[in-house]
Amino acid sequence: MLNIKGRPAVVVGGGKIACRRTIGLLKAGAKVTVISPDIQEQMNDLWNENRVDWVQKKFEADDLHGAFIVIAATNSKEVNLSVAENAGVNQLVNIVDEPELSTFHVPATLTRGDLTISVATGGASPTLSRIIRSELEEKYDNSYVGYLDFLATVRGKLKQVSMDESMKIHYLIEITNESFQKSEEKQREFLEFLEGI
Ligand SMILES: C[C@@]1(CC(=O)O)C2=NC(=C\c3[nH]c(c(CCC(=O)O)c3CC(=O)O)Cc3[nH]c(c(CC(=O)O)c3CCC(=O)O)/C=C3\N/C(=C\2)[C@@H](CCC(=O)O)[C@]3(C)CC(=O)O)/[C@H]1CCC(=O)O
Ligand SMILES: NC(=O)c1ccc[n+]([C@@H]2O[C@H](COP(=O)([O-])OP(=O)(O)OC[C@H]3O[C@@H](n4cnc5c(N)ncnc54)[C@H](O)[C@@H]3O)[C@@H](O)[C@H]2O)c1
Repeated sequence: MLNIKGRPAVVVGGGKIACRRTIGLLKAGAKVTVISPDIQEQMNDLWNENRVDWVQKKFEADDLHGAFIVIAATNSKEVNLSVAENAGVNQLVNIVDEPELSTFHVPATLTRGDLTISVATGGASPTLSRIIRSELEEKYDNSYVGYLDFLATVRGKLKQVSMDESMKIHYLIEITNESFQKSEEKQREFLEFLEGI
């Protein structure tokens, strides 16, 4: 997983797919500039909220200057191809209609706090990726946000206490047991137990 916090990203196109990519980039903390003669409603909201910059124009090669990540998401194959051709060798590029020209791909992703689950099919069926992601959404429900906090807290404390390494591993495995996953009470009891060590 890349850390793109604060990194500049250029999204070419202002339609539905450009907006989906932009939201993903914003969640990851990138600074997004959109290049497009027009933008759809949701993108317009992001622009009004100052969450993205929008340069209202058709794509030109210079627009990619300084970008760490480049997304080509227009409805024109020629324009998307031109974005791919003009990207530098050190820029990460995603061309939404030409996987072969992309240097990275975007999976269907589910996040629950610190938990990230991504599904990809190597381009065979993005629809299957979406369906599997939806199935996982039910199994890994919102209770995992708190559960991940619990796991991180315990791991942080175990790193600090002086205890036999094999015992630490034992506890790290123990807390991933299903009985802990859904029981906040068990999580609390375990934290109390740790405080007493
Ligand atoms: C998972 C997801 C993430 C996201 O995009 O955010 C995603 N596509 C999604 C949906 C989706 N995409 C398409 C349909 C219509 C049905 C169909 O065509 O099958 C649907 C279904 C729908 O919308 O429900 C059309 C489509 N997609 C690609 C092409 C070009 C090609 O295949 O050549 C075309 C034809 C375009 C055209 O006709 O011009 C290519 C890619 N799509 C990828 C990702 C990458 C491979 C991921 C993988 O291997 O699974 C890759 C390679 C792009 C990349 O490089 O990143 C997202 C689900 C999000 C979610 O709900 O979570
Ligand atoms: N990867 C995927 O998951 C996926 C899924 C569906 C579709 N697609 C592909 O994505 C493309 C875009 O889909 P969409 O639904 O977002 O289309 P859309 O029609 O909603 O949006 C296209 C955008 O591109 C902009 N544009 C056109 N010419 C431009 C130029 N010269 N410079 C800058 N911007 C320009 C338009 O102004 C518009 O904002 C589709 O054509 C399709 O090939 C990919």
